[in-house]
Amino acid sequence: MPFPKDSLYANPLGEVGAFKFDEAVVKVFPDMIQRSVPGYAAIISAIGLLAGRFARDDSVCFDLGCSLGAASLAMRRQIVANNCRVVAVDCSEAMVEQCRKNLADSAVAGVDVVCADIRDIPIENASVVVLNFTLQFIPLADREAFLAKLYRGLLPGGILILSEKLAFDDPRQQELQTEMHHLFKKAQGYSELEISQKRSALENVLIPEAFAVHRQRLKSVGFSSVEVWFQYFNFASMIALKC
Ligand SMILES: Nc1ncnc2c1ncn2[C@@H]1O[C@H](C[S@+](CC[C@H]([NH3+])C(=O)[O-])CC(=O)[O-])[C@@H](O)[C@H]1O
Ligand SMILES: O=C(O)C(=O)Cc1ccccc1
Repeated sequence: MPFPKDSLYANPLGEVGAFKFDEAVVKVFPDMIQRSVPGYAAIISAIGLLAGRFARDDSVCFDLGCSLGAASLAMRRQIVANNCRVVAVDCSEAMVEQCRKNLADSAVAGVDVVCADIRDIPIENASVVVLNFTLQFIPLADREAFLAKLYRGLLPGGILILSEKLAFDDPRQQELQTEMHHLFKKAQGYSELEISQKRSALENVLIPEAFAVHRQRLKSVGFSSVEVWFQYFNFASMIALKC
């Protein structure tokens, strides 16, 4: 059965409320993320391949802000290490409930789904940590302390895969990349009204930063190497390595 189509912003809303990961979003989320994030499917596949390469015996792979568990499933399918758990965490009860159902339906074993704020959970004994479009929803003031905790929880030789919507310092680049993202959404079937109402809903909720800011902060919490491995307009995925 195809996924239900996202039409949450198709009709004029008197007032556009702040974006929330509630039941209504959960129902259409696979369609919404696929048609809104350029390169999403390619990133999910690559997360699986990277987990296959980096997951270690007797360690944990974390999928933080897991939504419906797409990255956890991709990892689980590629991990060959022994006694390696995947722990998927999200603070939206609606997401977690549907994520558990999806995993049960997929008959993939070995993923623990936890409903919690990723700022509050212990991160320990990790060989792989995935933040696939999640850090952008964490308040700016909390990002450094959270990443420092994440770094401490990674084993030597561990990897962080960080995917984010990016901002650009150069206003011309910012304008162009935003316009290209909107053209991408139009080509995916979203109307101007849908695009503009969703943009309002995401204001002050999804806060993008420039790659230079991400790199600097990742280095300052301890990562020895930070690179972009994928970018499609203003959406990028980075690899940060711990020595
Ligand atoms: N503090 C928090 N603690 C836990 N979860 C959080 C927090 N803040 C936001 N979330 C959760 O982070 C997820 C972000 S979506 C991730 C896609 C997924 N990674 C995917 O690969 O499909 C990205 C997007 O929709 O743009 C939502 O499920 C939030 O509930
Ligand atoms: O839709 C957008 O404009 C985005 O920036 C991506 C997105 C995708 C799914 C939920 C929230 C944001």
